[in-house]
Amino acid sequence: MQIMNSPTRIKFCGITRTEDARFAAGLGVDAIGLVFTRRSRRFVGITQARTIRRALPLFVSTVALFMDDEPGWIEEVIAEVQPDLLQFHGGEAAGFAASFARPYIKAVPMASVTDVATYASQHPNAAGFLLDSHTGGATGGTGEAFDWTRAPRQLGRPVVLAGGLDAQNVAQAIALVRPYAVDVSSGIETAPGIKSVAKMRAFVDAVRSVAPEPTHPAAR
Ligand SMILES: O=C(O)c1ccccc1N[C@@H]1O[C@H](COP(=O)(O)O)[C@@H](O)[C@H]1O
Repeated sequence: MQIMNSPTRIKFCGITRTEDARFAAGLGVDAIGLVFTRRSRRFVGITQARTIRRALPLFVSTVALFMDDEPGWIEEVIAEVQPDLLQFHGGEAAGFAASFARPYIKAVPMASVTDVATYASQHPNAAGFLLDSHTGGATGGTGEAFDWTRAPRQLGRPVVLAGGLDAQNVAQAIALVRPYAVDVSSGIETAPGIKSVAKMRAFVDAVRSVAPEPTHPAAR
């Protein structure tokens, strides 16, 4: 008997509109990301973030994204928005990231990190690692992909694949990397922070077109 792994989870990042959050939830997306770093073109303030969060049904997670932000701001967002998970996208040290007593995922800048396992060992409390391109000093959410052959297949903790994914390339990326989840922002947009219904649907369809990898019971 073949045991199948779970299907690839999906996170839509950079949600700024309630209608996009609702549509994503209706597609069965597992998590949405709200960007709280003010340098981003997808920044959402607390009031809008709370409205979006309240519009989500049970079991759809909210991820709060920060990039080298002040601890006071992070604490305010946690208190006011109550995100399920934090995402640290900058050079945050392990002690800093863990100090907020919330599970967090750490972005790995694949443009500069050559050894993902060593990078991961420096964040022993991270719940998972999000591999992103981080090219040319840009803030993230740039729509640029990195060389997926550099992604580890086994890290001991969940790998979230990000960076330049869209409906056209995500199936190939999943087949190669077999990540726990995929994360997309630009690839489902018509403009920064404005998601497209057609692109969101096409992305989810493309992810679901990839059959989960069969696993031998002894390998579980
Ligand atoms: O989305 C942003 O504006 C953003 C700002 C600062 C740091 C990270 C950001 N987004 C993250 O970048 C990845 C890749 O985005 P894309 O699909 O290539 O546009 C995305 O998963 C977000 O988590």
